[in-house]
Amino acid sequence: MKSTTDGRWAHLACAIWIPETCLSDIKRMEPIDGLNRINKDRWKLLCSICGVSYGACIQCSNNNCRVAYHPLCARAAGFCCELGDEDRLHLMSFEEDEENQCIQLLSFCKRHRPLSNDRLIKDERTTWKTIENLDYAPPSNPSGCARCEPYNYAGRRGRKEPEALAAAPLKRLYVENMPHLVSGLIQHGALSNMVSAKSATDSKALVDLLNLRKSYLDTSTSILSMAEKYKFMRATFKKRLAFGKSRIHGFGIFAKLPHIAGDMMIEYAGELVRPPVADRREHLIYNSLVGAGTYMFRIDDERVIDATRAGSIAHLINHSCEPNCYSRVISVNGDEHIIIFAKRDIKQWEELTYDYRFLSIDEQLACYCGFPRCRGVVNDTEAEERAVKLHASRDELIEWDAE
Ligand SMILES: C[S@@+](CC[C@H](N)C(=O)[O-])C[C@H]1O[C@@H](n2cnc3c(N)ncnc32)[C@H](O)[C@@H]1O
Repeated sequence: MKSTTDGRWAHLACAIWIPETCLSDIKRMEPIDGLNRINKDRWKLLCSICGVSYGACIQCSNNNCRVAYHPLCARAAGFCCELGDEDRLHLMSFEEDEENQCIQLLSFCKRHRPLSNDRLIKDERTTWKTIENLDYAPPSNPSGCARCEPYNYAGRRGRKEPEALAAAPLKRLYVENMPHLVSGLIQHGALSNMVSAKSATDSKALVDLLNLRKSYLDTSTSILSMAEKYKFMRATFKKRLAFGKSRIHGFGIFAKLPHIAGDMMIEYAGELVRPPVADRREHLIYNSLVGAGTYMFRIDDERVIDATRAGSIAHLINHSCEPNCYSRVISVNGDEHIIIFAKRDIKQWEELTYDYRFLSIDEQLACYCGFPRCRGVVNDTEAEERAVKLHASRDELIEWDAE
C-alpha cells in the first residue's frame, strides 16, 4: 500500500487511526516540517501534528508542501481531510494486487487549507470550491483534562449529554458518513455491471475459491477442525474480502468470492478492554474524532473489543436487520476469537452484514439497512424491553428485614 512520501494516500484503517500521543496530548498541534532529517542521508516521516513517526501519514495536497500528518490528527486539528474521489469504487477484482486498495484523501495543512473547517466539494466543472461551514467543534471538557474526570456510570453506553446528542448529526456530516438506501440483495449499486455479467463471473469466482481452498487445505479430508478453518480464514481473508463504499453506511465489507453458509468470513480483532474503558474512550475521544461510527464490539458484560486503532477490516462490517452473517466467540487452541460466520450462502460482491444487537436504554440508532424486515433501529428492541422489565428504580426496592 502506498504510504506518504508520495503523498495523499492512506490505508482506510489509518484514516481512523489515532496515535496514542494524540489522545493524551492533543495540544501539541504546531505543524513542523513533515520530513525530518535523522542523519545526513536519511529522512524519517513524522506526523507534523503529534510528532509520532508512522509510515502511513498523508501529505498536504498542495504540490509544493511536504507537511505530513495522520488523517485523524488532521481532523482533530481542523485541517481539511476529504475523500479525493467519493464515487471511486475501492473493490478490486480478485486478480488485482491488494496492495493497491488505497483511498485517496484530499487534505490541506494549516497553511494551505482554504478556510478553517470548510469542506470541499467538486462541482460540475470539476474545480474545487468550498461549501458552508459546518461549525463543528468537539464537545468541551468540563474539568479541562479528560484523565481527571471521574467515570460517569449514568453516561454509560448511549446515555449522552444533550449537546453531544445535538452534535451527532453534524458529526455525521463532518465525517461524511452519509447513509444510502439499499436496492436489493447485492447492495452496491455501482456493481451493477459486474452483476449483469454475473453468469460468466460466477463460475470463474467459484473456480477461484476452489483453487484458493485447494492451495491452503488438504482436500483429501472434507471435514475440517475449527483450528484448520480458522487458519484458512486468517490466511485468505484479504483474497476473499474487500472494503468498498456501502449503500448502508460509510464503508462496508464485500465478498470478492461466493461463500457458503457456515464459512468463517473474518475475525473481529482489536484491543480487549473493560466496558468502562470502552465507554470512556468512545465518549471522550472517538465521538469527536472518528464521528458518529463506533468500532466497539461488546463480547459480554466484562469485555469489549476496541477496533478503532487496531484490528482487521472486520470493523467496517455494517449492521443489517436481515443479515447474511453472525458473530460467535470460538476457542482455538485455548484462545478465544470473535469470528464472523456466513449465516447463509453469500454471492460474489454482496455486502457482509450482521445484526449488531445494539443495547442502549436511552439511545436509538436509526437503521439504514433497507431490508423489508428492517426494525428501523440498529437497537435490539426485544432485548432492551427485557432489560427494562428487569430494571427496578431505587424507590421501587423494598427494604428486606432479615429475621
Ligand atoms: C463498525 S462501524 C461500521 C463501518 C462504518 N460503515 C464506517 O464506514 O466506518 C459502525 C457504525 O456504522 C454505522 N452503521 C452501521 N450499520 C448501520 C446501519 N444499518 N444503519 C445505520 N448506521 C449504520 C453506525 O454509525 C455504527 O455506529
